[in-house]
Amino acid sequence: MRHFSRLFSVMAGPRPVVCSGPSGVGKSTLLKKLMKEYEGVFGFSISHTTRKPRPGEQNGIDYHYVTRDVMQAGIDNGDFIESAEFSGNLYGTSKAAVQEVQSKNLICLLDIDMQGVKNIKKTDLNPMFISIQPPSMEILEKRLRGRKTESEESLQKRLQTAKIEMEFSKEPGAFDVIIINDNLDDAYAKLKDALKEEIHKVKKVSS
Ligand SMILES: Nc1nc2c(ncn2[C@@H]2O[C@H](COP(=O)(O)OP(=O)(O)O)[C@@H](O)[C@H]2O)c(=O)[nH]1
Ligand SMILES: Nc1ncnc2c1ncn2[C@@H]1O[C@H](COP(=O)(O)OP(=O)(O)O)[C@@H](O)[C@H]1O
Repeated sequence: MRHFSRLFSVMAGPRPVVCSGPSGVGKSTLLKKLMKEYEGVFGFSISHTTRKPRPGEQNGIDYHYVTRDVMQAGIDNGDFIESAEFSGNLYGTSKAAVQEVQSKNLICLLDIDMQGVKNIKKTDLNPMFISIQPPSMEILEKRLRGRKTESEESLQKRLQTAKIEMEFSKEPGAFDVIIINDNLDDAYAKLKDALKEEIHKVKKVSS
């Protein structure tokens, strides 16, 4: 059975890519850059969340914004590949979100936390795991404050969780690639380099 499901995940399209790292490190910035440069190559797995949209975020584009009741019902119904509580809110990857991207033969990009990384490892998705790390805690805090999206309480919670996420990234085998996002252009170049073979495969099929 396991062989069949593995075969299915291969047939379902190119290998997905998981991007993880502390809040404020620059995951969204890097992934948005990638999707803009490589339109028709990558597709974003749109997660569900119970957190409120930030100014500029759009329902069905950045996240599916739902109530806790709706989300819990979906989880209980088996609609999610993984879900986790992060900083007082629920987040999760629905099966439909990944299927939507894979049905178009795009490389599925997932932006998920450390718990999501651990849980995805137990599934047949078999993605590449990329960790984005800040040059220091001080710089991370500066970026989070500069983004102006968090209350002081939410900011402190995220910084606490960041320490745990940064320790996890050092565990051997936790990630395939670790990128330090110091200078944005350098980090973006490293991200593209890590994905170059997968990008090449998708471009070859679609051209
Ligand atoms: N496990 C899991 N984590 C998610 C999912 N979607 C987003 N996250 C993570 O939840 C955390 C908070 O995300 P968000 O509220 O958008 O804040 P930000 O990371 O500071 O931009 C980040 O670590 C995300 O990677 C998901 O579907 N599953
Ligand atoms: N290399 C970088 N240098 C300076 N600022 C950055 C860099 N990368 C991202 N940022 C800024 O840091 C903040 C957090 O980035 P964001 O992409 O929202 O992080 P995440 O998605 O990991 O929470 C944003 O204001 C973004 O513009």
